[in-house]
Amino acid sequence: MTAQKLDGTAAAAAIKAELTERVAILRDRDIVPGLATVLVGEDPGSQWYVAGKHRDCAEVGIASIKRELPETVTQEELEAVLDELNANPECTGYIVQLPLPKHIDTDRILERIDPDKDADGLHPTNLGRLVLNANTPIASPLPCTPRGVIELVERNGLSWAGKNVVVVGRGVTVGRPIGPLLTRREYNATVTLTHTGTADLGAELRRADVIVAAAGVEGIVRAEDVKPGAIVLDVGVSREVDPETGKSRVVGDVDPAVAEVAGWVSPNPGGVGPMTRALLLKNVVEMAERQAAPSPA
Ligand SMILES: Nc1nc(=O)c2c([nH]1)NC[C@@H]1CN(c3ccc(C(=O)N[C@@H](CCC(=O)O)C(=O)O)cc3)C=[N+]21
Repeated sequence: MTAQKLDGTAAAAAIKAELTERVAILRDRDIVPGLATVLVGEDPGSQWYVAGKHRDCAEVGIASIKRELPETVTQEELEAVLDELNANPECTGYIVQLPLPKHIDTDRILERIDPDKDADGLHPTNLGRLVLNANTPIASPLPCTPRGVIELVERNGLSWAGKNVVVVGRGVTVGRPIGPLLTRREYNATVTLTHTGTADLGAELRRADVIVAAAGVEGIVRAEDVKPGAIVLDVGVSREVDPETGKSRVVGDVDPAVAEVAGWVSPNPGGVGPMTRALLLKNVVEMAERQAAPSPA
């Protein structure tokens, strides 16, 4: 048996087509959504991701704004850039590319972002609203990767309702926020959050209807630990240098042999990555729509 593919590139293209129409409607009203990116330092991976976000923006008609700062930027200088973007009406949403250099206090930076412009949905206020269920229907940005995982499954005709979901990894961008989202009534999943302290990861995985692998540990989900027919989402983005070609490539959290057991697998690359990018655009369009028509108090 070979698993069916959860094609993130195709689902992201469908989302982008929908967003292109919504951006056109906004532009007809002279409202131009604008995404800014703040990039610190010269890490080639980060530069590549940020460039991709600007390409995506161009595709759907979102304006893009770039702020590039040297590795040596101080906390105060970086905060001044955020203050400028918070006040800049052309910027409807922005992201600070992570990770930041060690001398920068990342938590303080993330708190400095105007929650209404937080395109990543990672501001404490927005994570708090997520837990409080204060944003259904969506009235504040939600984290992009959890949203991307959810849409990738739904756009393949699958439902979350009643599923036993096992999440691997307790990171702030995926593992931690996806539980509060998936347990909302609109999805109705039952979620187990596992991590490096979990006593028997294999036992947890073997009873999962859906596995969300977001640990950043190559091959942590093995074929023998996957229930036949399960849905497996590979969120991991470790990088590895291929010893033969010398080129760097993405290696996921899911062992390729899982495709022989699972019912559905998201490829990596081509699965959750493109969805994260598409949902970032969706956050920006939604923020621009809200900023254009503030909800009644
Ligand atoms: N503030 C912030 N927000 C982020 O969302 C954020 C971040 N910082 N720092 C780094 C991680 C990583 N991330 C990815 C997004 C898309 C792909 C993606 O589209 N990957 C493609 C290509 C992979 C490749 O070949 O390199 C794919 O999966 O098909 C990957 C990784 C967003 N991140």
